[in-house]
Amino acid sequence: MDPLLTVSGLTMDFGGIRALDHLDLRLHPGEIAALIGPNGAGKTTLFNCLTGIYAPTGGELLLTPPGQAPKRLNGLKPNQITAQGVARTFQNIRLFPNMTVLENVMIGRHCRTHATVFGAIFRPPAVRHEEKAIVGMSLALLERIDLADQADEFAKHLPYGAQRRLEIGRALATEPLLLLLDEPAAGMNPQETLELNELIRSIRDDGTAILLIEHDMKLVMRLSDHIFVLDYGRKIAEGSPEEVRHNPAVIRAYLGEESIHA
Ligand SMILES: Nc1ncnc2c1ncn2[C@@H]1O[C@H](COP(=O)(O)OP(=O)(O)OP(=O)(O)O)[C@@H](O)[C@H]1O
Repeated sequence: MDPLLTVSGLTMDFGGIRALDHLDLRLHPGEIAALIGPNGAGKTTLFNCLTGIYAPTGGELLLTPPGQAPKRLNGLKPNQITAQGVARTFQNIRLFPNMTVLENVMIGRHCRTHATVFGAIFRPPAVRHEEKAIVGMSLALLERIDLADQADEFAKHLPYGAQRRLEIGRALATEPLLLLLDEPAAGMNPQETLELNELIRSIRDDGTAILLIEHDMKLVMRLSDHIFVLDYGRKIAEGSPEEVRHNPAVIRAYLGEESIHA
């Protein structure tokens, strides 16, 4: 099967700092992959390049939806990349705090709608029909992330773990082929982390590939099919959790003796 995501020779310079250095990686449909590495290794920079926030200094980013020709993501704006099927969450939660839980998910849906300013003002039947469908679909998503009972709450009133789930819900509303999760378990308690584990698996089972940045090694080892290890913007190792766990370069750069036996 063709890779869904192909990153080739990706390089990102910030002045004199090379945050990504000729990085190559491939992610297949239906895969859960993790990006690990010490602080400053370039993980978030990769997400920012993949989502059009940074224009890479060099290299190529290709998305190949199953059965379709590869599409180049370089040079696309963030909203165009979302429309191609790549969605993300952020290390620091970025919800609309003064909008309801339901509205936050509905906004994610916006990139798949056909609404125009004319439609928003005059609301012809086709627009009303589309709005109804968006509400229905968004409520179904809230069921899935276990937030249906809080649909009318302001996002800012949700507990931290629930806000993280809502961010995932908003990303799912864009119907992504590839979901990028930046430290989804940060700040979660053990029970919330377990539920997150189940949620991520269920998203994958529905056909969305997942690439996550995560420092919780237990979660990474339990969840990932494949792990990429970055250090100083370079990929120093990749493989199954078992392979990575025993890789001497990884242990030296990142994991430390204790984590190997986690
Ligand atoms: N906008 C920017 N301007 C200048 N330097 C940047 C910028 N973004 C990232 N960097 C630098 O690029 C390098 C990689 O940073 P990045 O945030 O991608 O690392 P990371 O692996 O995500 O780290 P962490 O685990 O701490 O989030 C760092 O040296 C960082 O200081």
